[in-house]
Amino acid sequence: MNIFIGTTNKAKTKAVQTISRIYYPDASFINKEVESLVFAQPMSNEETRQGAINRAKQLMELPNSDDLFGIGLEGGVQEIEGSLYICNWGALVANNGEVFTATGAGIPLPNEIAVQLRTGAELGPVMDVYTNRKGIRHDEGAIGVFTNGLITRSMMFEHIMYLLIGQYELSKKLL
Ligand SMILES: O=P(O)(O)OP(=O)(O)OP(=O)(O)OC[C@H]1O[C@@H](n2cnc3c(O)ncnc32)[C@H](O)[C@@H]1O
Ligand SMILES: [Mg+2]
Repeated sequence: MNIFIGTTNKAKTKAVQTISRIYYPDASFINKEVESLVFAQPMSNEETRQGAINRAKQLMELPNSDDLFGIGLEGGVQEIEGSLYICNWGALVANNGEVFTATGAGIPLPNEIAVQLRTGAELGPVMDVYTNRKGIRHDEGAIGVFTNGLITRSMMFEHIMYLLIGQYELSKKLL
């Protein structure tokens, strides 16, 4: 049973593996870099959701009977009343082509980060400069930095994984 993961990002991969293993202990994981087909820094809920779906669909273009599903996870931001909120989406594409989607936690970014994103910067590199560290996006992420480490990027995507697998398992029961 193969589970495809549409990224090599460590925080996302950890989330997919941790939650999938609870329900599918025999699963094998295959990471594949796929294009989100949206801008590198999605600037709306809709665009972020579409990026997640695009990634998952490409993973399942030629499924075989041993494939369980493909997972696309995408991070972005959305503007709400003058603040830029982190937004996160996940998509699960099942072997039969059915698509399940879910959204995750969101918090506002400080204005000094938001102004940089509005002029075209990507959150990943901006966070590295802000924290004077490298690869925050593979680790606790912006959400970890701005929640004092309480919710890491991987925990946030774990929640999305529960929402995706829950909907997928329910759909199998209803068949
Ligand atoms: O390799 P992929 O899967 O693309 O992983 P990524 O870290 O680039 O993640 P996304 O493309 O989904 O995220 C879009 C942009 O936002 C950045 N980003 C998103 N969430 C972040 C977070 O919590 N902390 C730091 N950067 C984040 C990310 O680096 C990208 O510039
Ligand atoms: Mg990216």
